[in-house]
Amino acid sequence: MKIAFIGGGNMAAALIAGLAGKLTAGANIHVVDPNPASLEKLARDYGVTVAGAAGAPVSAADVLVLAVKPQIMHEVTQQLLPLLQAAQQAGRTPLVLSIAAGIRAADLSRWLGGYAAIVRTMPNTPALIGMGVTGMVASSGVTEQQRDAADRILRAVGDTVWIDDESKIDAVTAVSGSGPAYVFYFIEAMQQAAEELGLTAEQGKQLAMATFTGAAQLAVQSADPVGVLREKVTSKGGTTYAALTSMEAQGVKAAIVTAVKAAAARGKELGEQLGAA
Ligand SMILES: NC(=O)C1=CN([C@@H]2O[C@H](COP(=O)(O)OP(=O)(O)OC[C@H]3O[C@@H](n4cnc5c(N)ncnc54)[C@H](OP(=O)(O)O)[C@@H]3O)[C@@H](O)[C@H]2O)C=CC1
Ligand SMILES: O=C(O)[C@@H]1CCC=N1
Repeated sequence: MKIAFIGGGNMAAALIAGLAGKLTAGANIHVVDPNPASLEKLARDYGVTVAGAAGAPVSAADVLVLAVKPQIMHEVTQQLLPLLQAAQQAGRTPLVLSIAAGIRAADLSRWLGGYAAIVRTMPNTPALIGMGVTGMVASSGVTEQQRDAADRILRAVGDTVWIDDESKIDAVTAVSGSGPAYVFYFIEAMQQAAEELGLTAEQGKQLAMATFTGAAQLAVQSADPVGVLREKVTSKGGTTYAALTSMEAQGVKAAIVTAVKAAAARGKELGEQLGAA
């Protein structure tokens, strides 16, 4: 399978790390990005081919991954349009995978001259270590074979969750696309607290990291719902109770729910604003 990435930034690099040499040889992956330093690093680390602008290797690809910022997606599709037309004239309809937040498949299709084979996806950066999760939705012109190919690509870097209604991908974006940042934020807060309580930075890091990975794995492996696992840590009148009471009093859970909804609203807003182009 030949895969061309348009955009070789953070999320593309995380996907390439999971794909190159695993799902397909690095030499079958082509990356287009204007930054020579990023391209050099990707070529060195994963053996991918690279270019500063989209050209023949893009029209020869079976799959195009659109991995640029939503704000420049319209402009980038205009650069890709002749290359996709060339592929179609050669009798091929490459699968287009978009990973962009907000951008709706119908707008992408319109920008690409009515192009049909579009799967909209929302991956996340733990793909870098094969532990990503991707929400995906296929538009009606996607063949069963292309849907399988999309699933294989994203499953090479973690789990996939197919959704039937594209409007729900803003919720996926808010929960799991942006989600790693919330977890890192919480870890940062735990590390800060550890230091303020007199532990060294190294000790705080070790304790916070092990707690996160251990608790996450316990939540995955246990038959108990997370609420029950939480209760099992929380002795009445004890230390956890003191912390959770403080969090509830400060509205931490409500603030998190509101924040995640803000991310979903921003995804919707991006789609509406940028889709007007
Ligand atoms: N980061 C994340 O965790 C996630 C990101 N996404 C989505 O992935 C997409 C990329 O995000 P992210 O990787 O974070 O962003 P980055 O800015 O890290 O990567 C985008 C890359 O595209 C490059 N670029 C700009 N113009 C072009 C062009 N015409 N052709 C090819 N490449 C170009 C940029 O170069 P330059 O910097 O010079 O402009 C940059 O290197 C976004 O749409 C985002 O919504 C989805 C899920 C998670
Ligand atoms: O912050 C963003 O807009 C992108 C999409 C999900 C994660 N990063």
